[in-house]
Amino acid sequence: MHIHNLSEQNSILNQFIAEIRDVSVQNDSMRFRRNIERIGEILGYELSKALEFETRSITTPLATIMTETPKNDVVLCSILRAGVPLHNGLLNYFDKSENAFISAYRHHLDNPESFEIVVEYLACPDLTGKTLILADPMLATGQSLIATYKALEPFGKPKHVHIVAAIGAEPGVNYLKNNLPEDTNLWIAAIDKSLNNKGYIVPGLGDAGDLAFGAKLQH
Ligand SMILES: O=P(O)(O)OC[C@H]1O[C@H](OP(=O)(O)OP(=O)(O)O)[C@H](O)[C@@H]1O
Ligand SMILES: O=c1cc[nH]c(=O)[nH]1
Ligand SMILES: [Mg+2]
Repeated sequence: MHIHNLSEQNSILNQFIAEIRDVSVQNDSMRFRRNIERIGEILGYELSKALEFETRSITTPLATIMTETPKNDVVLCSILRAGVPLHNGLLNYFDKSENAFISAYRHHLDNPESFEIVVEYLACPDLTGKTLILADPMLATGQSLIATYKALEPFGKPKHVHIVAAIGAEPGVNYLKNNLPEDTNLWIAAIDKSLNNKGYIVPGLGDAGDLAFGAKLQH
């Protein structure tokens, strides 16, 4: 897997990551969602440099010019709920993309430390030969992303796979490395060291879905 860790170079992205982590800013859920969206825009811009381009002729009012533009073969897939603002950020730039949505949530078994990933909802176009971008702001254990990748297999084999995440943890990044094709690209804004015993990224930011959309009852 090719890891593009954008925190290796300082940029305005640091500001948005700092704000989503900061408890004194997290009470503003609109800012939280918008920051996740902005992170999606920036990661999308970086990712665009690795897309396939094709030459097109564009006619201006004065002449024609040959221009390189990305092939319109992107399918954006995000994981509900926390993936929604990241999806919107990517869609702001890949506005001609096809879209897929999947629900993957942690179902806690007998104690809060053990859980399985349950996939319930999946809407997806044909992926054959396309560029698949899988987006989820949090890459903790990596189980949700791998469960999603597997659930998408019946929809066709994409030509390229990109993963987009805001914050990851080293164990989750390693899990992806071991379970995805070698030519997969990961575009990520920060990689933290560890997970706690409930599978939360430390220092991380807490629960991204709740911060974006409010607390939910456990079921
Ligand atoms: O890498 P993992 O260990 O699988 O954890 C990451 C998952 O956890 C979060 O979703 P969550 O289950 O909290 O659902 P939510 O978006 O509805 O809050 C996050 O958005 C990922 O999907
Ligand atoms: O740290 C984490 C891990 C999973 N999901 C989150 O929202 N945060
Ligand atoms: Mg959550």
